[in-house]
Amino acid sequence: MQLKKLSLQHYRNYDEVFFETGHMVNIIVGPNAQGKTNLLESIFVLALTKSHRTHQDKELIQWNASHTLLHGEVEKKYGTCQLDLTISQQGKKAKINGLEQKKLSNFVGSLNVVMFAPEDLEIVKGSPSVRRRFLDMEIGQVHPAYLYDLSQYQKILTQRNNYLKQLFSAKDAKDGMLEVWNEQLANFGIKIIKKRQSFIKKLQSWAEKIHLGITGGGEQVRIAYATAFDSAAVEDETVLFDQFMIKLSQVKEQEVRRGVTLVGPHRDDLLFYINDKEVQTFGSQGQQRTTALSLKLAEIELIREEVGEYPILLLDDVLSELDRSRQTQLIETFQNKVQTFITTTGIESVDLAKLENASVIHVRNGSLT
Ligand SMILES: Nc1ncnc2c1ncn2[C@@H]1O[C@H](COP(=O)(O)OP(=O)(O)OP(=O)(O)O)[C@@H](O)[C@H]1O
Repeated sequence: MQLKKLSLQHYRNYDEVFFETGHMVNIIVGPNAQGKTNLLESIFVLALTKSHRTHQDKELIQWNASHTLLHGEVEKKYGTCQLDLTISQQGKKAKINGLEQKKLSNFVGSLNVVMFAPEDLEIVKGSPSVRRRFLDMEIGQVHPAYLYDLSQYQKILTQRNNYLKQLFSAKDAKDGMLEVWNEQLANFGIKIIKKRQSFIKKLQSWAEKIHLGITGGGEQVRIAYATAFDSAAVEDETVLFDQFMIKLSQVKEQEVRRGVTLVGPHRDDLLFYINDKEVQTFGSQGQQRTTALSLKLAEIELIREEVGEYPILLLDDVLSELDRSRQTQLIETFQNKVQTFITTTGIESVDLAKLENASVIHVRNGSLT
């Protein structure tokens, strides 16, 4: 797929901007703090309705404005679609071809993107919550129903945690409702675990091939889902449900004491290994960075497999971290099949002679030339 047009109104430091984005390689150049990342972020937000760098939607609205409006024209295999997303203090509204979507999860997936930014190193090095967020966002853009299950799970989790706190504060309260919350939690929890598990399996098979290529066959990467449930249980929904219920009953007293739910996908993690050594603990900075890159490149192939066409690749300030030959290799790998947007402070670092169908966009203080 290709983003053909993009317009923004009151988005971060962009007052009003429109540009045609029909080239396969789009290089966004400008000094620091001019709006390069903001531009890439807006494409990401148009795809996922969420930013990759903040949980606070209101940060996306230009200071002193009441709302921001994003519009994109996306060319896909089977036609063109118009996407509109409005973000205001009251919430978000999304339209596909002018039709308002009741659920945002129906809108997500109309445009598929893969972003690779310096902070992606955190997927390997950071806390489990960063990895869960990565998993949830990536699965959500190819399986929108997953986002619905996830939001239901989170609602139940909050209500169950409140109930646990009530049980603790009213010492002789009856815990009759706990069984009901447990069942509901397990019902949605197993859907999430199963989806994550199958996504990781597919991601693993692509990442392994790509990583072997990047490292000249020297390093084998493995991705594993870390969950409290054993792998046999994850294969079978009934066994998984039973295990979920048993584990909840085992930790009941601890949960009441602490007022939090201790079992479920909200506590799971993603682990990375290179040649069977855990990357987070034993990997060098370079190995951690290459693992993050392989993961992102694997995602591109996985989206193509699931959706039937390549997503758009957003490379934020990553060229400076690669030497010239790796940069060119990276861009050349995708230049004729994946539409790519790249930010850089210096165009001289990119070997333009090697690029076909490329356009250069200059950004200065929220204006494009
Ligand atoms: N909500 C907002 N309203 C107005 N301006 C904003 C808003 N949020 C961020 N900005 C401005 O956007 C600018 C930063 O833009 P951006 O992060 O895209 O920089 P950049 O060009 O990618 O720079 P670098 O090369 O340093 O990463 C800053 O000047 C910041 O003040």
